[in-house]
Amino acid sequence: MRYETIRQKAYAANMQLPELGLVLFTFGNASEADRQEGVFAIKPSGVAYADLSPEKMVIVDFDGKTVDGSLNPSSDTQTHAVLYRHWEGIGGIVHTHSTYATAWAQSLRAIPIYGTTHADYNIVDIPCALPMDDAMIQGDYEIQTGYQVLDHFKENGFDYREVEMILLGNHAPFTWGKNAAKAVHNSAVLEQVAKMAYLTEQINPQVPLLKKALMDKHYQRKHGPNSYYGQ
Ligand SMILES: O=C(CO)[C@@H](O)[C@@H](O)COP(=O)(O)O
Repeated sequence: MRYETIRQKAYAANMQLPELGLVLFTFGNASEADRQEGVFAIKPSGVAYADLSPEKMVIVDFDGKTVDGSLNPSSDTQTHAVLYRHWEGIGGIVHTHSTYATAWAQSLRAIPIYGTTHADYNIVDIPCALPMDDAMIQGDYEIQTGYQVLDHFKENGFDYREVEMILLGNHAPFTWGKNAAKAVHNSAVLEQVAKMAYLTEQINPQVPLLKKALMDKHYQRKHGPNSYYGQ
């Protein structure tokens, strides 16, 4: 079948979300893109994970229009479409409401770097975009959410190929990567780093940040000297 491969990959990624404890009930969603076809496969809206199958994944084009599938696509589909349209290097996106990452998003705080676990993935505080202003809220919420992500990265000079995650203030996290499996991995790492940072601040509210030299060493060891932030 024409879209079988991305349906299989999107299904596998969605099923990992409850397995990793990143979602409850129908929260969250994952998608896998096929850039040759200009489409992505995404979880159907409101369907319990236990009832999902590859065939139920909905095929949507990068303008957010359903091109194949009988079910309604996820309520966050337009956010996925905005990111696929503007960031040609991504092939998978995940949105969760995982507990600790969402708590940081609701607190409107970026996650500081307190340790090497965080530094292995990002040598920046994990970004948190401020809540939407009233004008954005009046618009199409999911489309505006996509532009909230793009605007935050542009304003802060982040490269989406290096920082593959964001917290949306008052909302929850989005992650991405070269495919949905990588985006799921990033969501699991984000939740673990968010939990560690919260507990670290509980144990020692005055704890200092990880030294920059150690951040760079860990990041370059994992990503190589030619990484975007390693230059
Ligand atoms: O919680 C939210 C709203 O952001 C969604 O992630 C969650 O309800 C999942 O909705 P869908 O079932 O994907 O339509």
